[in-house]
Amino acid sequence: MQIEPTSLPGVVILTPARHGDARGFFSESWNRQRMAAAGFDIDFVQDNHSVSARAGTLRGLHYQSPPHAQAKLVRCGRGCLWDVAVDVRVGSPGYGQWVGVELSAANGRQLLIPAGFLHGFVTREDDTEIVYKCSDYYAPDCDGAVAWDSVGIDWGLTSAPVLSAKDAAAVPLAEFRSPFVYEARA
Ligand SMILES: Cc1cn([C@H]2C[C@H](O)[C@@H](COP(=O)(O)OP(=O)(O)O[C@H]3O[C@H](C)C(=O)[C@H](O)[C@H]3O)O2)c(=O)[nH]c1=O
Repeated sequence: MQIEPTSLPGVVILTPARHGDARGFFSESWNRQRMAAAGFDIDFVQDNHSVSARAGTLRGLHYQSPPHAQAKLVRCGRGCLWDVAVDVRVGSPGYGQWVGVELSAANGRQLLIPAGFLHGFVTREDDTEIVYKCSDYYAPDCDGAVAWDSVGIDWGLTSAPVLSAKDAAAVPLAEFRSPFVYEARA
């Protein structure tokens, strides 16, 4: 498995090996022991799967607040998407900073996003599927959103995105009262 850092400490790109043969390929998309050996011992407890019918569908920027904050391991099962994480840990040197990565069924890349970061993506092809592991269960009372267009993210959009009503009404980052606190690593 290839591990690449990003400009946001803690947010890394994982690319599992693909074992190709005449039929196609096989890949271990997640292996807890291997992840722990690489320093990422995360107890994922829920898998999510969503399909977006149209390119230009934008979901985000979402989070779950403590005590149900979620780390996520995100990949694209079909199509292509631009996946974004935003550091919103109060006191972090990177507060408000973002990183974006193209995830696709073809490139097999995954984005590991710790708790304390907003997550969002925009699809770049019709019928794009995203699948991701979460380190805590869905907790609607802890679910929140920050406006996708309030962070300065380059989404690569050429027209208005397809949004849910929730995302269209999300609070701007400047008004967001983050529940996350930065803890400098020893
Ligand atoms: C997140 C979630 C949602 N739901 C139900 C609630 C709604 O009836 C329906 C759609 O939920 P929502 O509109 O919040 O789905 P997305 O807009 O794709 O939100 C997700 O997209 C961003 C990018 C994320 O990282 C989060 O996992 C999540 O916020 O699924 C569940 O039953 N379980 C869940 O874990």
